[in-house]
Amino acid sequence: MTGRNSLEPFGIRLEAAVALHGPVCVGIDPHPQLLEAWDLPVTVQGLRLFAEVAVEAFGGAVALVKPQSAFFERFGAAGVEVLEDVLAGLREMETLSLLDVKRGDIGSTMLAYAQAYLDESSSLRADAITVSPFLGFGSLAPAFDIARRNGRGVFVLAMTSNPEGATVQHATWDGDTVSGAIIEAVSDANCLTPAGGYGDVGMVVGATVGKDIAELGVTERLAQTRAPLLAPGLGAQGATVEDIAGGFGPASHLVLPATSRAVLAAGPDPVALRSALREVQHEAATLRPGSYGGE
Ligand SMILES: O=c1ccn([C@@H]2O[C@H](COP(=O)(O)O)[C@@H](O)[C@H]2O)c(=O)[nH]1
Repeated sequence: MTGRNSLEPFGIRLEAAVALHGPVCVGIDPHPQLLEAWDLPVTVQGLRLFAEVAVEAFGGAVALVKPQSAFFERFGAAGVEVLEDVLAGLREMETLSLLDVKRGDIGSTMLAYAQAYLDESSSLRADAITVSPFLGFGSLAPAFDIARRNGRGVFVLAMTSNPEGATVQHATWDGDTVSGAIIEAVSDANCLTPAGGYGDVGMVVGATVGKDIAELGVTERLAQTRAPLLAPGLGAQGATVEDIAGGFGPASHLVLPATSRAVLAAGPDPVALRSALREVQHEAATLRPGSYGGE
């Protein structure tokens, strides 16, 4: 069972889900081109059908599903309603959700975002969200508080998968890089996590940035954070499981390789979608030997 047991910490729930399904996180990114490829109209009706098939295919089959909020928001309130249904569907199927919404603001506003996505009373609640530390790591405190109180998680952007990210993230300040400082702060946030387990505060470190991890000299620091490392960029952005193993080295066991378009392209047949997912899960099982309990 990977479902929600009242206030069980997110890191523990994630650990159980990864032990059962392996470390892969699959995205639900309803790009207009994918809707068309699935023979669906680029309308909110098309979005709903796409989302329903994705939830049916991925629910109960993977450790973590990551809906990309932007592709729902672009349809306005009706799209957000579909997103709420996706999150509810995943809850029903006892599959952890990570809403990729990349929020970050001054503390008092961050509190409202945290209430929107991490509070048990919200219809938009997910098991975890992505957040941006650009307004200062301390401004994220309300999200950490609400996440912990509700058994939920937060993934902080640290080294993003896009090439432009380096211009900000590799900058140096006070003797450290911005990425290095974020890794340090996340490490501190997870300091009470028992050895071997995931903390409730994760990081986003792209599957594409293996070379940068070595160049910035943060491999060991990453390995010691206890942070689950969401690694988008597998598949459509060109990264492979071998790149992850080579680039993350001793931190590979913390990596949750994330892929969206490469798997979604197998739709609209849910059986084909699930088997595309299985293929990635088999490959990625090498990152966490013995973790994958698939067929
Ligand atoms: O550094 C980052 C952070 C987030 N993403 C998101 O992940 C998916 C990737 O989709 P693919 O189709 O597998 O390329 C998408 O939702 C991004 O917004 C990322 O790519 N990199």
